[in-house]
Amino acid sequence: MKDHIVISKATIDRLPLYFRTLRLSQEEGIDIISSEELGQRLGVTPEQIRKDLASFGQFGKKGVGYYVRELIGNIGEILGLHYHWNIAVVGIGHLGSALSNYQNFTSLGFNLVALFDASPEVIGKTVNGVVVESIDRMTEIVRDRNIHIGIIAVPAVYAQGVADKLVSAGVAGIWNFAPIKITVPDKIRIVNEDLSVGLSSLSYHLSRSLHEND
Ligand SMILES: NC(=O)c1ccc[n+]([C@@H]2O[C@H](COP(=O)([O-])OP(=O)(O)OC[C@H]3O[C@@H](n4cnc5c(N)ncnc54)[C@H](O)[C@@H]3O)[C@@H](O)[C@H]2O)c1
Repeated sequence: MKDHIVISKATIDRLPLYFRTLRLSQEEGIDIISSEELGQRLGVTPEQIRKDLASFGQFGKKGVGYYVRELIGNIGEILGLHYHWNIAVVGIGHLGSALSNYQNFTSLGFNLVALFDASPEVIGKTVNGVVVESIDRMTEIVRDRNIHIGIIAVPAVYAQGVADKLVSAGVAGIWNFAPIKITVPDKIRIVNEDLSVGLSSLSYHLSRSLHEND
């Protein structure tokens, strides 16, 4: 990778889409794909794809295209998927159960190794082959199972407390689904997911087109 270049967030955000589309193409038996074909499948211009990939190195052959298997490996490596991160979900309610059952995480190379909850009604249940443990056992389990990433799916009022516990237990990254700003030390990577943003954005665009038709 060209490490002297600052890669934009937009480019990094497009890489998983390239990765997913390349994997689908591979499943369809496609060995070589051009940036035009890839762009058509994604709704992204071929120039954008070439520019994004060129930020990380020289991929593909001029006049031939990208070797699908090779590019999947390259993008997977750029995304760090070859590390096979161990993940834990905290809060096994509606969302936590759905996330824990999401097979795509496994196919991307993430290992779901622990589930935590505070409710006696949930502790002891098995979701996707993993037993739900008490949050009180988090410190020892995060250490013993070498957990790198904690996913927070608890009600907002408990989210900061859960984040503090995950950090002191030793995770390196947090994916937060609770609709609240969480504070973590600088060395911890945090990504906040707010599903209401997507829906509100859709509402904004729909209401604008309604006004235009008035
Ligand atoms: N359900 C959704 O579609 C959805 C979508 C986006 C975001 N969210 C957010 O995700 C979070 C969970 O939502 P939900 O609908 O799954 O709620 P839920 O009530 O179904 O589940 C919450 C779970 O967290 C557990 N819990 C509570 N405090 C805890 C603690 N301190 N430690 C460990 N576990 C604890 C509860 O026992 C319960 O099992 C909320 O912050 C919500 O706003 C939910």
